Amino acid sequence: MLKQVLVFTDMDGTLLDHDNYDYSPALDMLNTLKSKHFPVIPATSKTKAELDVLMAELQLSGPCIVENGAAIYLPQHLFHTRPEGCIEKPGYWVKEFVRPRPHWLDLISKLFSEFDSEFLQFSNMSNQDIIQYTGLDEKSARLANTRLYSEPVKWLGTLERKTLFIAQLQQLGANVLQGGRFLGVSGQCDKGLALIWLVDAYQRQLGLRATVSIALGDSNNDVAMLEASDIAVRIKSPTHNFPTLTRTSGIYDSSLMGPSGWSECLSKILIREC
Ligand SMILES: O=C(O)[C@@H](COP(=O)(O)O)O[C@H]1O[C@H](CO)[C@@H](O)[C@H](O)[C@H]1O
Repeated sequence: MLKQVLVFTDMDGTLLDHDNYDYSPALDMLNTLKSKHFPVIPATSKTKAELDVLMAELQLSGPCIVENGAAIYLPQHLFHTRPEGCIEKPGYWVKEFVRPRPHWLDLISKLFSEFDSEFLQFSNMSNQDIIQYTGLDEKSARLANTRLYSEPVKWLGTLERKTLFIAQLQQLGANVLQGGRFLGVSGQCDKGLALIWLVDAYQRQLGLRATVSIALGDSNNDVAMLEASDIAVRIKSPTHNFPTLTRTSGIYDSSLMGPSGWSECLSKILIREC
């Protein structure tokens, strides 16, 4: 039986270049995947508003996983009936895994006095600050701050203090995930849980019993997704080592960075495994 391939991809540092967010080296492979009807599903710490722009540019019209797995958006043109546990938003079924952003802001505020001046967070940063720390353009930076479920934190202190900060947030009930630039503070969600939920939704609703999931990522916030997928692709980063995995098989490591490594590994996988 032919298997339906589902490609789950991180954005920054993976499909997009870490520094300038360029995706042009991936365009040929995106077209190849489209011609094979293999959905490319962004799984990112970005917001839905950021993805709306990027997915339109990339001509992707399927589901997406936003804010580090905090929510999944399933287009109603693809999933005709409401999947269990989803709410409805215009044009989408939405599976939410965590409480809204204000809850996590409130929780972070409990650590202000102890960690004063050791971190910055999006909700207290000007758009100019976000541009400075991300290199995003003015509009993209604004869209990055339209968060519904999570808060990015820029850590400024020592590694030791960062470990303590994360431990205290965890004690308060948060989950903290390290992205390429920021710590993502939210609830008990990650890109791996979201991948598992979405593969199940594909199998139930679209009758795709035999699926092969490929996950591509470069950072620690991608680990859960790289562990949960059938095939894991680690993309080389200019700023950090490959994320550490416990799985020992079905792993591809790119030799090129960002979108070039993305295309490099998917070419090999399409030849060998699909
Ligand atoms: O934490 C980070 O470094 C990145 C990680 O994004 P990915 O999960 O790698 O797509 O996400 C944050 O910064 C981006 C800009 O560099 C913003 O676009 C995202 O909204 C923000 O969560």
